[in-house]
Amino acid sequence: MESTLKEYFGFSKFRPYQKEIVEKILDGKDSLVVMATGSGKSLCYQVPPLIAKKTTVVISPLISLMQDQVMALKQRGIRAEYLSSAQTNRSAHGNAESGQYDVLYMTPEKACVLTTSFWSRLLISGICLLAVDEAHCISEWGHDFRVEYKQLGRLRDVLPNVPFVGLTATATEKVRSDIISSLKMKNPHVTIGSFDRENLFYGVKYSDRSSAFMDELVKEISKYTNSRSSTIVYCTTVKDAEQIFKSLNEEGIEAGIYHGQMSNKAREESHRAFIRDEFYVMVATIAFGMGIDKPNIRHVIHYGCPKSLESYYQESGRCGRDGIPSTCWLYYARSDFAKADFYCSEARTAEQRKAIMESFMAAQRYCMLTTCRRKYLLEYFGEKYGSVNCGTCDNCTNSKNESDMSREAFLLMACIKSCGGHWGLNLPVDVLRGSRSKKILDAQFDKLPFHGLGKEMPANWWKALADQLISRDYLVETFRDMYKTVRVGPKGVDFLNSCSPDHQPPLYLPSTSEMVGDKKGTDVVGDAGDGFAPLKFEGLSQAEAQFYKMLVEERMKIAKKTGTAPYAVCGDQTLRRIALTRPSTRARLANIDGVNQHFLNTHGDCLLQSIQHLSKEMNLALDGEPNTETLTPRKVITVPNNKRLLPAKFEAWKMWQEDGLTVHKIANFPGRAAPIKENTVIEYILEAAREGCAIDWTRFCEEIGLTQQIFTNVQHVVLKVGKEKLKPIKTELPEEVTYTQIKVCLLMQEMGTSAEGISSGHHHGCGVDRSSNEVPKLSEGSDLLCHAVEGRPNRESLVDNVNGGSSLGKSEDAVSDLLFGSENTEQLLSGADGSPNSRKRQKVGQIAVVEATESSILHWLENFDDGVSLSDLLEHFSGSKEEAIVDLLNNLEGEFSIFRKNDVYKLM
Ligand SMILES: Nc1ncnc2c1ncn2[C@@H]1O[C@H](COP(=O)(O)OP(=O)(O)OP(=O)(O)O)[C@@H](O)[C@H]1O
Repeated sequence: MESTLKEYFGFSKFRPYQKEIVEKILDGKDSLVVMATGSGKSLCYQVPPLIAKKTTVVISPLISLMQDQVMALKQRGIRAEYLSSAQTNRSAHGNAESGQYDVLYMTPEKACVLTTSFWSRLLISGICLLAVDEAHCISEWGHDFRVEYKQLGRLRDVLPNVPFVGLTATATEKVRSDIISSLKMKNPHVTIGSFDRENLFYGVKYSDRSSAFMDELVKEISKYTNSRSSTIVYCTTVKDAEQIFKSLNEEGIEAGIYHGQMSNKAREESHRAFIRDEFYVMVATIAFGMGIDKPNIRHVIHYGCPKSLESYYQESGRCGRDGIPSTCWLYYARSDFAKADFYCSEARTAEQRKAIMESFMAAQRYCMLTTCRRKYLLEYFGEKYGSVNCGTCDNCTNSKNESDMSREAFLLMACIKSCGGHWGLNLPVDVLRGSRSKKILDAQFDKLPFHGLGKEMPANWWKALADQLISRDYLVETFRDMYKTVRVGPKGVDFLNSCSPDHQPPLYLPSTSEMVGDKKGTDVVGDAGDGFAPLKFEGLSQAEAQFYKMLVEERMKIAKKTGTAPYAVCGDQTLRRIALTRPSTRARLANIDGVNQHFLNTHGDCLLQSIQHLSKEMNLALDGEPNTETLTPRKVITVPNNKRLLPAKFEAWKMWQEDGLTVHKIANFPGRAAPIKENTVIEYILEAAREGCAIDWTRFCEEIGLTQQIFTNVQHVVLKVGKEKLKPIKTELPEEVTYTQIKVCLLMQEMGTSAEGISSGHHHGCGVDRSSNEVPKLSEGSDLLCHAVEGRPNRESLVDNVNGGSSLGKSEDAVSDLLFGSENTEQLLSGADGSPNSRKRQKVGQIAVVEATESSILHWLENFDDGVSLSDLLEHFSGSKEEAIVDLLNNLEGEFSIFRKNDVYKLM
């Protein structure tokens, strides 16, 4: 089995459950396979025919999907074909019944109309399996019910003794038993894998659907397309799809569009071009749902709340099927929630309507969630998720911004209670906002003491608060037919009982993006996983990343020549392995996971030549030995129970601490749109340390040239001049001691980190030339210390390479001044972002000269709703050079803190 796997698929190991399922099939047992998207279900029915030397018939719902799978299998040397009205190969039917295909695809419609004689002949030629892919379509309880799937049970009678396997990525218990009974399975072997897609990052943002939002969305997508990351934007309506498509086109971004109102031909062409990387973004309605088999989709964006959590899981599951970290963002508007009627119109019975409504509500709750999204998704599908923090969704990685909302919660709940608790949310919110509508006047709700008390907040703000209270069981939502009513639940009653009009016990709740956006009156547009883009190149040096890009080009050439999709030639993960190892011989190439026999025979020599040529050109050695760690796809990120770090900061920390990259490498990482300053990277890492992320201090100190000697010296100086300001400390120390080193010392001291593991200073640092590891005791001092304390550094006594191998020292002072100035160190240590005091002013004559820092710029921009031009910025921050300001602006833009439109900078 393993050699078949390697020969045809190039993989050296089966993934969990695969081997066992294949064995059961070969034993002739019926099977039900419920495993996550991208977990490798297809392989379970593709391997048996290669071993049994008989045909597997695969029932698949869409022609496009079958065509793609056949294309990919052919690239692996597997004899595959499909039967459908779209088949142009006239001999396909005859070849199929005479058993000339290993894998034969067909739609359920086709399977039901094929004659008994076709099946009888195939039985004689040899059929080892009938596989029903996307088997949830069999069940009326499934979210994609297809009547034709229901007929498949009839094939049992014509194919006695042939094992059946049903495969799906989503199936509740009810759907599972429906599949088993509809396919008349006998005592099937059932496999239920985890639904967790570890390599996917989940995030949600509120969208106000404004043109500014659209601009930002387009900008975000253009970043993805620039890095050639395939992206799908799912829209809930054709109109939205067309609008986004138009906006992308206006910005010169080549995109495809796919929806039900297009002709079949136009859809096929769009699909074909997307999977062939002729463009990198596809704007689609859910008509593009199951029919896409491209494994290297890096981003799935949902523009609008999906109709069910099941379909969200399916559609977002198209992302990162090759195991490489990828992102799934959902942008919802409150108006999306009003589509219940529309979705329910598909229902034929009251029960179906209830089921549709429930799964739509689950999707809505997903949008409003302030806790771990992965946990919610998994538990919805009945899987227990042990942790409360996955570290790979926006709620687990972003700062929560919790605040005491006891007064607002009191007003809302008391108002709902006073209105009788049998209305939806609109009415009590209107009462709070002081509406004098007929309904309110008729019911005399304008006489309630709460009438008008909440008018300073927009209606959506109150609704978002209500959602929070519902998710925490203070309020209870009930359905009657299609109408939702909201009442105060027992927990809410307890809360109200503990309140008086003047006093409410604290109730801390996080502000959702919708609440923040409404409060500020600004658009809140998603920081769409910016920090994750570089992960594609994780573990690759700059040169290797470049090499990888060149291999992508080579693959494209091969794909074009062969008339196939690049991913079918070979996967991104395999290319990455080739970029890391640069094999020089066929044997070495064959050893790489993902390289199969057919690929080796057809493209091996040509690729080896390219590898040799490119390696020479880039001065990279052939036959490298990567460590296994860099070859294994990983989770998106792992977060130490941390909720407050911004993604960019967390990412910097992760690259340094977990991936072992140097500050210099992180600052100049090839996946980044533009390099960032090394000092910014250091700042990020230190902030992560403050937030509780582990830091290898020994390595960190080594990198910034901080020796035990300097550490001790700083301690001494702090005793003398205090630690309130950095400048006096710096003045007391030799010139070569940098602000960064001082800052790190202070932070380590503050955190109670010992200096024991730090280098004693033979190679780095500015201590006297101590040859032992001895750490000077406080009372002992040193030459340097004496000079330092007296403010007379003896520069001759310093070792030459003060900054060691680090390039940090080069423009340290200029940058340090910018970063630290004469700020109060307490502020620095507590991360002074955004605080008004972090703006530095120097008095020059009578004029206050303001220097630019990231926080001072952000703070200043807060005053201008309409934004500020670059010349205004230059004038205001006259204490800084133009390049420095532009640099800071670029950084802030890169972090999505600000954005620029028509040369005006605005706060995000
Ligand atoms: N044993 C394996 N080793 C390495 N990669 C594998 C293995 N099995 C499958 N894969 C790869 O995993 C990716 C997803 O596999 P596959 O298409 O079979 O998933 P799936 O479970 O059928 O997903 P979906 O529900 O989306 O159809 C493919 O790129 C495939 O080549």
